[in-house]
Amino acid sequence: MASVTSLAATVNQRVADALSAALPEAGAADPLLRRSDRADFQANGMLALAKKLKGNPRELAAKVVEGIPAGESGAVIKEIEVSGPGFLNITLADEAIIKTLAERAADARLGVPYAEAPGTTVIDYAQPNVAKEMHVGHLRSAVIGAAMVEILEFTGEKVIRRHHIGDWGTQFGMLIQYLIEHPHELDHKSGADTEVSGEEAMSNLNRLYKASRALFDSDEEFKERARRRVVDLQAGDEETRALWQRFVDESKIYFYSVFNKLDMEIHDTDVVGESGYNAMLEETCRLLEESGVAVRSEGALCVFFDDVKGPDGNPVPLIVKKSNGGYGYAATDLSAIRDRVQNLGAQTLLYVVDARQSLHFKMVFETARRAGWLNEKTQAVQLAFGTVLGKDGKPFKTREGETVRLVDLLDEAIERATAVVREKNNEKINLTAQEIVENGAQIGIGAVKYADLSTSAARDYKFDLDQMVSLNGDTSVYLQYAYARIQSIKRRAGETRPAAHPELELAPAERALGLHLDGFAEVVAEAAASYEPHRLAAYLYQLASYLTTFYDQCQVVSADNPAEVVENRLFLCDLTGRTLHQGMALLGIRTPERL
Ligand SMILES: NC(=[NH2+])NCCC[C@H](N)C(=O)O
Repeated sequence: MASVTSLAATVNQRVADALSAALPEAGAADPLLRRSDRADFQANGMLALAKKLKGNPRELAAKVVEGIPAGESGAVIKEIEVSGPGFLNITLADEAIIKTLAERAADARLGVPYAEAPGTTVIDYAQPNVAKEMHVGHLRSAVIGAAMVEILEFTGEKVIRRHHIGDWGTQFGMLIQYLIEHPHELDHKSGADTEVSGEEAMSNLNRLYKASRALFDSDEEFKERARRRVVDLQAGDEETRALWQRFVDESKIYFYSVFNKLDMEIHDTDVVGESGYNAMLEETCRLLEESGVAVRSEGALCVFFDDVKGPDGNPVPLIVKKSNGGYGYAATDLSAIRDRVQNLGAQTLLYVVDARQSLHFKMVFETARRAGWLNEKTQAVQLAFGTVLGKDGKPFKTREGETVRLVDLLDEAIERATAVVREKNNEKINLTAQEIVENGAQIGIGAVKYADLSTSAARDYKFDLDQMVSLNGDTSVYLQYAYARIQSIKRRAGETRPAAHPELELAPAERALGLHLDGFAEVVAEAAASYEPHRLAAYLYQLASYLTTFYDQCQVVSADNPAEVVENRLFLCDLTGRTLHQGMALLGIRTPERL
């Protein structure tokens, strides 16, 4: 169906038209329409405009008012008046609110339009490192990236996912060599016929990593054998490659088990790690050198930037090829850009990566621009996220000072959420033991995701499980309970179905809820354009808050209400529920039907 024009857009257009009629020299001036608590909307644009054109703002505002039909039957605007130094206070007709919402409700997409000119975006997110434990930084990348995938796809963008896992580098020499010398270290205790748990895979890898590192640091001869193993790996020696593959496969078992716990779908074909660009590295460097973008400096191939200098004032280059001939992280990322733009056809490259890598990406993007791999038609953006802090505000560590294992955190979140669900369960809700477990997982994982997505990604955030699973405040649990409550009301309504009744007069809490519901499409578009899922989270939290006020002030299912009022209120509840469900789905969070 055709997209629904929001009330805000309609009103904005009316005021803009009246404004340019009243003051032709204003051109296409922005009326600066905002939601307001004095009326439904306030337009502040007349003030700045009158000031600029040396006119009287109240007079200009009065002229605009004259040009807007209000109060007639069928008009969207019921009342418009000049206030203060020259604002316009605008009140909408109840009828218009419900009619617009009914149009939204009739659409499976809730009236959210597709973007006018969708393109192709490659999102680089959820990129842990082989043979290493996943940490909270990897969690952030996965959670924020997955939300951006959903949000962008919902707007019609073609999204290609890339999990740029760390599966290459000199550390594999040591790991592989160790495995050759201790061939059973990766064997599964559980036997070949049972499936290996992510836990077991990781603990094997961990043990092997530590042991090989210790040997590498203490035994010169092993160190030398490990070095030679790196050469074999790079030369494509078959046995060495096969062992490398074992590390990758083993790690994937672990990664996928974590993503699975996170209720996240990761496709193996989207996992294109650093090794996936090996075949391009030489050409990437050659092209950079031939075009003069990169130059030789002390044996290394480097790119220099005027504005990137170290503490000593000397320039810090991006090293694309080391003096020993090895390629690093940068050469891989530059090759990945070429692949993503030239082979995958991306216009946008989005990197969901820790802010601590911002300098790297700044230099990589600039290098790609100089080389012509990025141009006016393509853009590269780092969605840089901050550090996860402990409750004490310090980088997240256990009491013993070790990095916190991601899996332990997730398990604890699920455990706590399950306790909340169990505690709230009663004869009326009557959840089965199975449902308690399912809901506990959906709430626990939702809590972790929401805590991350509800703050601006750029900021550091405190990982505080007590706060995350709290029933009050800006938490996913609060939103999930709001959703479940709607479902319970709908069940209680029995035969009575939701139905829009534009002829009814609305209570203030109904208007506030209705107007907020009407803003869903706009917030989705904003979150997509700015790569800021937290805008959507904030919108959903407000929606749940409006719903709470609405419940407090308006009985839904009640014998005292005329049938139309019950139906209309059920209609508002239903649309709120669908909006919550859709919005939470975009954030990767489930909404259980019964809680
Ligand atoms: N294209 C990229 N460099 N993506 C980010 C990769 C993140 C890296 N594996 C890490 O753990 O820090």
